[in-house]
Amino acid sequence: MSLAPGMTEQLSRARADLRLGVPVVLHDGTHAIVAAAAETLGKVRWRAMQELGAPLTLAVTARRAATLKARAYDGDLARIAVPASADLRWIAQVADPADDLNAPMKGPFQTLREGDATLHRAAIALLKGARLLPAALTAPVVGNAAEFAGRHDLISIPVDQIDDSAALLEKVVSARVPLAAAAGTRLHVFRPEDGSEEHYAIEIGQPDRAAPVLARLHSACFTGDLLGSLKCDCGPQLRGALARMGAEGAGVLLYLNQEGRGIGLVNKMRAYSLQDQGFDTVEANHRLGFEDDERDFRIGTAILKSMGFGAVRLMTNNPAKVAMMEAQGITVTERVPLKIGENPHNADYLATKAAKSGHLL
Ligand SMILES: Nc1nc2c(ncn2[C@@H]2O[C@H](COP(=O)(O)OP(=O)(O)OP(=O)(O)O)[C@@H](O)[C@H]2O)c(=O)[nH]1
Ligand SMILES: [Zn+2]
Repeated sequence: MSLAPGMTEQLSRARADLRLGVPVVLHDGTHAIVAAAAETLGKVRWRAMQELGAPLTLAVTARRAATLKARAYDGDLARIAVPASADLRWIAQVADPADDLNAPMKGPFQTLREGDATLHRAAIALLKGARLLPAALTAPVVGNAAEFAGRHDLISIPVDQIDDSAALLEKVVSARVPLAAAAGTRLHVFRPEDGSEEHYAIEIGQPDRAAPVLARLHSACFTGDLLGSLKCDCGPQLRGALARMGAEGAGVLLYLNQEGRGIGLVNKMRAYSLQDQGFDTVEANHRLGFEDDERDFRIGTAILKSMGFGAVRLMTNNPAKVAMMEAQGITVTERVPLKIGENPHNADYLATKAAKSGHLL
């Protein structure tokens, strides 16, 4: 028995530290790096990183590297050597595409070829999990990593012990919430053990667990769901799905807090700002350093299974969602199209989703 945090808890702490602007140490038994989020890096930590006297690198994803015309020798990421002349503004401009069009002449960049990028890859994964821009300022730790982390009071993560299994979810509470769409509705709240955001299951009527349930995996969209934004179709899809379940008398809608296809609201707004500059929804994600879809669909299937559902009639226009559900062991007996909410403001968005992300029109 131990009161000490386990690996999942340590990772959650590391994400919180990165959001605060505090660096973390990542090690694999042989090598170690200290990594800070480019986005939250302040003057004091920037100086302290420089004073380590080790060569600094800015690790970015291959997506961001492509925009920067930097060679990604590590496949999915690039380790950009930070030049001696770099300042905090340089770091911000490489990490954040906000100014790409105003200041197109960045670089040329020297990226590292030698050595292993496993620790940098772990840093990028932590940043994505923290919903920060995926760009990490790193320095190698010379000497004993545990001693270094202890001296600076930093969280130290053994990356070879990170496993990629989905976070376990615990049902915290259920209660009756009569909806306009269906009076007989219960809301269940699920809490991931990794300290990330809670997710909700909205159970309409009393669906038969032995038959395929009418289901929707809805990804949070603050702008569409709450504000009635016309830039997407999320609000009408949410209300349309609940209305259909209400009309059929049974269904389950999972409201998954994976805002902005898993990049978080701040990054989604960065993507919107790039869309204001003329980039489409997919290009905007890539310029920021993200894939077009960063959601983890294992969350949705885990919740369905824990509620006793094994088969669904899935309301979606996205065939990739169907494939992912099947891959996670939920049978999709039918894809129920959810074509609702098209307007002049989102026509291009929906066309891009059809052309680039395989959505069915
Ligand atoms: N990153 C990013 N996310 C967006 C954008 N517009 C909407 N979203 C998010 O996209 C998610 C909805 O995903 P969609 O791609 O519209 O649809 P889907 O869930 O893949 O497919 P359907 O089941 O057919 O709705 C929500 O989390 C929204 O917040 C955008 O321009 N950029
Ligand atoms: Zn939306």
